[in-house]
Amino acid sequence: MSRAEDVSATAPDGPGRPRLVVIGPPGVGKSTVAREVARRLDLALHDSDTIVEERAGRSIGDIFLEDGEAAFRELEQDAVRAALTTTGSVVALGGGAPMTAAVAEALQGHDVLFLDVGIADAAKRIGLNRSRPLLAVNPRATWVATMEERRPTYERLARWQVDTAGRGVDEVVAEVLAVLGEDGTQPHGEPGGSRPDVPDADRPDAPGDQDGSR
Ligand SMILES: Nc1ncnc2c1ncn2[C@@H]1O[C@H](COP(=O)(O)OP(=O)(O)OP(=O)(O)O)[C@@H](O)[C@H]1O
Ligand SMILES: O=C(O)C1=C[C@@H](O)[C@@H](O)[C@H](O)C1
Ligand SMILES: [Mg+2]
Repeated sequence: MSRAEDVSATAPDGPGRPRLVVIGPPGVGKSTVAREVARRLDLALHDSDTIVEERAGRSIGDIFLEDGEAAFRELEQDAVRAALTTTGSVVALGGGAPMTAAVAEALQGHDVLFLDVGIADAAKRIGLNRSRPLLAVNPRATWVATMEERRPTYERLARWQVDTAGRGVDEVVAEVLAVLGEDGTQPHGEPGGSRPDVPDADRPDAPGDQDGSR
């Protein structure tokens, strides 16, 4: 099993710093892109949805159905915290994870990348008919409304933003490797880097943004 496939249900405790944390809406490709970036860089992969399912021994759909969303968000928060204690890994978060205030707070100072997409591409990718509990009713309108509500949070937490609309996985992965400086160039947004993707003042760890009011 390659390291990228080694999704741990029990991430080690202790302070850590993942190499990259990927956030974004359902179907944008967080899990797919994170897995491929981890494979290409030979890094461990942690996906909060997978951690929740492995720890609970149930699918996310079943957890929503049997225990409700609030219970899922508690499990998700624990899973994200565990994943964020790992060092040098690639972490993919569930689409709604950053909307939990404690998760947003925990993401402060981490290297967070927002994968962006519109409804047209998202619908094609996920079909909007798979078992996603939050998209069970009126999936297209729900996806659009949810994205509208979440976008400001995704943007505020992200150091980098990569638009995936009209682009295949390979192209998206290439841009992600570029922002990390893994294509032989400077990492984007680093001191001395050439292309800051998010202005310093908007960075989640920027001075004056320490009150956690998200
Ligand atoms: N850039 C892309 N172009 C086309 N298809 C893609 C792209 N990225 C991912 N996909 C496909 O879209 C589907 C959804 O991807 P994935 O499960 O990685 O999304 P996700 O953001 O992790 O979703 P969720 O929030 O439900 O976990 C998969 O079938 C994947 O192969
Ligand atoms: O957007 C969301 O709120 C969710 C996205 C998925 O990744 C899962 O975490 C779950 O289905 C909830
Ligand atoms: Mg996923």
